[in-house]
Amino acid sequence: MSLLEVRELSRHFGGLAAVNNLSFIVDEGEIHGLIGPNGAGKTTTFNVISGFYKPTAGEILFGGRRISGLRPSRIAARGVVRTFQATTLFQELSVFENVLIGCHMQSQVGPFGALLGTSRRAERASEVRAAEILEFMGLGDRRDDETVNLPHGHQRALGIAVAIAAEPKLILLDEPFTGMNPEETRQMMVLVERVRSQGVTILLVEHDMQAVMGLCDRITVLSFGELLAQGTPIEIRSDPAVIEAYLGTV
Ligand SMILES: Nc1ncnc2c1ncn2[C@@H]1O[C@H](COP(=O)(O)OP(=O)(O)OP(=O)(O)O)[C@@H](O)[C@H]1O
Repeated sequence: MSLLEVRELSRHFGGLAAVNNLSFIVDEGEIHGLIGPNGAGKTTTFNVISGFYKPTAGEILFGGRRISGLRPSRIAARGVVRTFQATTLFQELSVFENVLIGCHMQSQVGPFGALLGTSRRAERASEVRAAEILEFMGLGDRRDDETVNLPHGHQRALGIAVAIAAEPKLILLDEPFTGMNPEETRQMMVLVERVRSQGVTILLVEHDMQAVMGLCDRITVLSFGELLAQGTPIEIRSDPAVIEAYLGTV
């Protein structure tokens, strides 16, 4: 069943068509890759799906309802949460505090919460959930570390942990494997698969083809803002147009 539907999407910057008439579907429960050469329009597509940019034309449906044009916070509230290429963590806070902030933002207590005592209960529930998420992401023994001291691979895992705190139905992962050594890549692949096993659908922008081919059920390939190919990893790997436009260069 389709969860995300991108319909004839275009996003122009002045005279440049960063994304042009792009359509693709992400099914519920799948890991879907979005790949292509530098400048192909992957990040722009992410930015439109998550509401940071408005489409020039076309629309995006999530769970059958239109989300294009909504504010990022409204889209996140519907269950679409993204991570960023550059880390957006609070470096001076602990690993646990970063996830706790994410949990708090999810479980916002109304103005009467403090009076009714619900804020303390909500606080406790957030702490329990933050601890569970850290265990789930393999960061349990790092919970009190200052984030700035985490190795690169753990910082990336923490970025995903913060996204999970928002209780997403769909996570948009923006190049989570960048700068990783082979062991970190292997561990991150296990984590991404683990997130999916919890019923979270994943849309993955990534240049690491080992990770993309190993993880994705289906892949959408962009070139110059347009759809170049769509298919399973086996189909994409052997597609002459994809090899010429992209795979031959990575
Ligand atoms: N805010 C912007 N203003 C003007 N042009 C932009 C803007 N954002 C992206 N572009 C242009 O749109 C095109 C697509 O860029 P985009 O970042 O979406 O590509 P990408 O596939 O994510 O590339 P990469 O793999 O390098 O991250 C590029 O030509 C880029 O220069």
